[in-house]
Amino acid sequence: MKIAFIGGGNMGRAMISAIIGKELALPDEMIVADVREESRRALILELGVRATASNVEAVRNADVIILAVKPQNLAEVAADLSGRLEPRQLVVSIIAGKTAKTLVEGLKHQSVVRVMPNTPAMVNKGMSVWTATDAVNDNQKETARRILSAMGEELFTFDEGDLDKATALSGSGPAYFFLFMEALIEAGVRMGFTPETARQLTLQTAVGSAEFARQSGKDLAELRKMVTSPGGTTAEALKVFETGGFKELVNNSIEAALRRARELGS
Ligand SMILES: NC(=O)C1=CN([C@@H]2O[C@H](COP(=O)(O)OP(=O)(O)OC[C@H]3O[C@@H](n4cnc5c(N)ncnc54)[C@H](O)[C@@H]3O)[C@@H](O)[C@H]2O)C=CC1
Ligand SMILES: O=C(O)[C@@H]1CCC=N1
Repeated sequence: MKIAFIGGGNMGRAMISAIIGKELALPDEMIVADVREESRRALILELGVRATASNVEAVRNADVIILAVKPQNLAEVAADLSGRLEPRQLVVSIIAGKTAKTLVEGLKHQSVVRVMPNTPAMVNKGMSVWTATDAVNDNQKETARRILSAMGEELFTFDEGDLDKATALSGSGPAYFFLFMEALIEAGVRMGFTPETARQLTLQTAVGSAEFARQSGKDLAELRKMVTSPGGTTAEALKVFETGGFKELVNNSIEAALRRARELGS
């Protein structure tokens, strides 16, 4: 399978690493177009893929073309590629907010898969939510599924509205968990732990809690109650979260992300 990437930044690299790791394509079957020379050099040296400054050159002979530029760069990419793609080629866009309709019209190309992945794809623990235009055939859907599975879990939806919602929840989500973990580490350091110890305690607790929730399949509230002894330490902490309006704060944050995802698309 020949894969072209337009944009070789954080997410582009995560996808390339996953594809190489799962041997879906050899490094020299992948070509990345990136405007930054430094970025191209790193891609060649670190991942062994080919790199070019030309978007047009990158898509030549590609079976799959992955768009991994920022939303504000889509217009220039579309200007380069519009009308130049062959009907058999599959375009996969991970660009936040940009709708399948915008992509089809901008590229003058019918077969488009729109995906919202996330950065844990770097370690094969990603979550990707995706949809496809009617022109995408079953083989192409299978190809998309294989690429996304290489990065972690994938979930197909017929409702494109889910993509903006997924952007707010799982696409941006790693940043929310990182922020929470940063706060826990800072609190740990304030109590007197070294930063290393505070980090170890925090990360293992995060990984352990997620894995426990997944493996037990239990309701999260039930798992929370298992930790919360009446009159104990957890109850004291949770009271402070509640008084501070924690759930409402989280909900407002997600709503802000959703609004922004929709704005990016308009
Ligand atoms: N970072 C994240 O957590 C996630 C990002 N996304 C989406 O993925 C896309 C890429 O995000 P990142 O990788 O974080 O951004 P990034 O800034 O790390 O990478 C974008 C790359 O595109 C290159 N580029 C800019 N203009 C170009 C052009 N005209 N032609 C070719 N290359 C060009 C840049 O030099 C850069 O290397 C965005 O649209 C974002 O919405 C989606 C899910 C998660
Ligand atoms: O912040 C952003 O716009 C992108 C989309 C999801 C994660 N990063």
